[in-house]
Amino acid sequence: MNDAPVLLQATGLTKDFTTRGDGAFRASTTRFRAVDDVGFAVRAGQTLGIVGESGSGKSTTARMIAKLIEPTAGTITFDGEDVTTARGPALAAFRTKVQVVFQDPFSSLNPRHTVERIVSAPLDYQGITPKQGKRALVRDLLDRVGLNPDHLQRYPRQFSGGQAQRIGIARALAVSPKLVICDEAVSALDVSVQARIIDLLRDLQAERGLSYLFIAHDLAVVRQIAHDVAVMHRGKVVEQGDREAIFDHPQDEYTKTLLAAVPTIDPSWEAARATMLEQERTHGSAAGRTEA
Ligand SMILES: Nc1ncnc2c1ncn2[C@@H]1O[C@H](COP(=O)(O)OP(=O)(O)OP(=O)(O)O)[C@@H](O)[C@H]1O
Repeated sequence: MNDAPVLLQATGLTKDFTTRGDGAFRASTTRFRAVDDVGFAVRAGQTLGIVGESGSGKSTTARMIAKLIEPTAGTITFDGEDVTTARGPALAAFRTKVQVVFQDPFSSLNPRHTVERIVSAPLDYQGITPKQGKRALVRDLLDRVGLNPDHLQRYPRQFSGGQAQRIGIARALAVSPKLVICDEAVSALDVSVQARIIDLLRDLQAERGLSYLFIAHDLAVVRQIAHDVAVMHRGKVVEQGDREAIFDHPQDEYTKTLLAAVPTIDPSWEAARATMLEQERTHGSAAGRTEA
């Protein structure tokens, strides 16, 4: 049984969007429920995976949890406090505890800013001066995510996709958050790069006690990182439970259909991947520096 304390609780989360018609129908509006009465818990130091096909409401849920958009209804409790309508100082405090890593690093990292400016932006935004100084912290973070700390004056386009996503992770870590929302954070990357980034996220979780809300349409990816899984379909959570329950004993027909579409992982491939990652670790060649 999972008895880790709950860090974030979402209850009855609902989001309606209003869209305006085109041409002769410009005056008419349509209300559309993208997320419908969704509830889940993210536990301290653990990962909740949210899976579902495109359009199921995953990103809208993530954006509500990150407080980038307001829910139409429902509550979000973080660390025992209701943050649903947090504003001003309460919202600023929330933003130091919850950070987001987005899908496409090249559109979420400002191309005109150096890596140093990008990674330290959350500190500047919050007016936080780290004990060791900003530059030293940025260097430490770059090193920790597998990038060369001497590259802090480079620009995002000088990095590969996997490396750029590492910059996004370093930025998320700058304010020492408790929860990182990964919204399709590895979906745009090649499978081998994905595996390394997931490995990094898992190591960071073990070191820092981080919690993740990990959004992905790819169940094979979620299986590698999630402790608990919520399956979304047409705006609703149709099934949730711990990883084994969802993957080994799915109850819902939609979950079964999703699982049936996942290619089976070849155990020899898994073993080869584990050996490759172990060799990189022992020979000290930070994965990020070898990514194409
Ligand atoms: N700002 C918006 N205005 C109107 N409709 C929206 C808006 N944002 C999302 N939607 C709609 O809400 C539904 C859920 O979208 P959402 O992006 O949350 O799904 P998703 O599961 O994350 O899928 P994807 O991975 O394709 O983004 C979709 O039908 C989408 O078109």
